[in-house]
Amino acid sequence: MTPTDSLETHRDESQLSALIDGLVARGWYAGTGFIDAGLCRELHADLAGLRARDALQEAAIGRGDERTLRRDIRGDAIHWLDRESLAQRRYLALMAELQQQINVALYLGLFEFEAHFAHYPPGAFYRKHYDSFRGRANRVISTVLYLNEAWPADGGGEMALFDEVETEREVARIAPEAGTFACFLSDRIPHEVLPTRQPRVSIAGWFRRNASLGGVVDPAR
Ligand SMILES: O=C(O)CCC(=O)C(=O)O
Ligand SMILES: [Fe+2]
Repeated sequence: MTPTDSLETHRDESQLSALIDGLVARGWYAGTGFIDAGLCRELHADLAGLRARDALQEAAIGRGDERTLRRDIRGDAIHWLDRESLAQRRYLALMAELQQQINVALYLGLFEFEAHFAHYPPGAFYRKHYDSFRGRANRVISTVLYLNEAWPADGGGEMALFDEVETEREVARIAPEAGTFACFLSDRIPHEVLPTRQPRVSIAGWFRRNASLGGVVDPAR
């Protein structure tokens, strides 16, 4: 039986406490080797298959009636994870486990996880933004798993994270190397994808809480 035949997951306890501590102390965490290399390769192959079948769509910004394509803000193409492959199911099982662990540690009441593959062609970027807005914070924690093996030092495409209070101060610059996993508070941490020089692939995901405002339940996505 190969490791991928099982949905079983084993995570290092010290990585989990580093993640929880990072979220509490500064609102973000980034670590390498959080997701095993074999699963990263399978997810990468899955995304390559989706691209070959033309199953990615240009990413929009805003939601509902306000959705628009803005290449000057965001240049990736995406495909929402839909459990169609074993690799996707394994990744979603890991995130479900992480959701449970974060809820136990931080009482955040996270109740679901949504995620999409993202492909940034050379030259693409995603301007500085928040993933949700205070008071409308149905996205509570943002996650990114990178899938690019042997990312070169001059490849660009890093994710820059900014301080929660001094929002112009960059606090981390994370290379999109396969196996690197980052997470941060969606309504607190401004972040940006710097222009990439190489095709750049990742899975962006969000742990959500059901936020209702004026009786209107916030829809997913
Ligand atoms: O890919 C990344 O590094 C971050 C992507 C991002 O900020 C987003 O999709 O909202
Ligand atoms: Fe984002």
